[in-house]
Amino acid sequence: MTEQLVAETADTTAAQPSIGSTVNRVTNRREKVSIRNMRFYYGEHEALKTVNLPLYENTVTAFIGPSGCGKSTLLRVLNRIYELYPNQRAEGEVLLDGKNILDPRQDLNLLRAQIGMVFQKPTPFPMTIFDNVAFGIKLYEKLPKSELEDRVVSALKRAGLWSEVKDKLNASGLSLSGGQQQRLCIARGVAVKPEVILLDEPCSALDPISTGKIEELIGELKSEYTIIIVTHNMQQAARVSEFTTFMYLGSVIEFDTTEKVFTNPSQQKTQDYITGRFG
Ligand SMILES: Nc1ncnc2c1ncn2[C@@H]1O[C@H](COP(=O)(O)OP(=O)(O)OP(=O)(O)O)[C@@H](O)[C@H]1O
Repeated sequence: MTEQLVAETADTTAAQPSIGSTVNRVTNRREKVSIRNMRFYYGEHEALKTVNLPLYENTVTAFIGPSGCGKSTLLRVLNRIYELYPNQRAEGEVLLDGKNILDPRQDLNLLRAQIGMVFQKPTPFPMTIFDNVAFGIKLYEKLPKSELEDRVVSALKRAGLWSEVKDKLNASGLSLSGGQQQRLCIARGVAVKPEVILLDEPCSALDPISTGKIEELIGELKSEYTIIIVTHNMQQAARVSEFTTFMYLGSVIEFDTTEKVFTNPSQQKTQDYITGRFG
């Protein structure tokens, strides 16, 4: 995530996506998350400018755009992780199943169990593989040992890691390769049974084989979760997502099916970006 401030102002004449219009007909999916007139500030700096966006259930939505356009910021609003820092605030609404998660009365622990996040750099805890996955579950639930074990095994299977770690569950999570560590983080996220999974450039530190495994995993996970992925890699966005959001200078310029955005975008800026004219 860059700390560089955007000096220019956004093109506010760009089309805002219409919530749940054409895309609903294409996918027949319901809106899991609805972002409504949401603005985000780092101190005085308005980093997101009136964002309106639908995120559909059991689909993958990619956030793309040049560095500093606000992709990570938008992702960080969705589980209010920004609240860990002073002087960062969001206005407007983010509805999860119709309930505004920006409401100050929202229970943040519950929210972060419902909306899990996987970061760019794999972040296993310095503990065993088993405990890495059990850790999250224990935060939210008191389970008998055998149920806890079942949940850990099931999460490792879901994250496509079980066959590689089943004989060394007591080894340190840090002893795994980068790609395995990232799948361990996904297992840790999945173990608490979230509804939405946020992936912030999950493959940027990984080699092509590990990247392929994570992409395959994303394809499998979407049958159970709503997935949002920030990526700089447009081929990756095209491979894994059904919907794409193109952002520029803190605004959503275009939101549509990935096929439409990559083959026939409605905005010139999107066209320029995907054809490599800037960014
Ligand atoms: N902690 C912060 N304090 C102040 N400004 C910030 C902070 N984090 C990000 N910004 C600013 O907010 C804007 C959006 O940044 P963000 O990191 O969301 O962009 P991004 O599209 O994810 O970029 P990248 O692709 O480089 O990760 C930028 O102008 C950035 O400089």
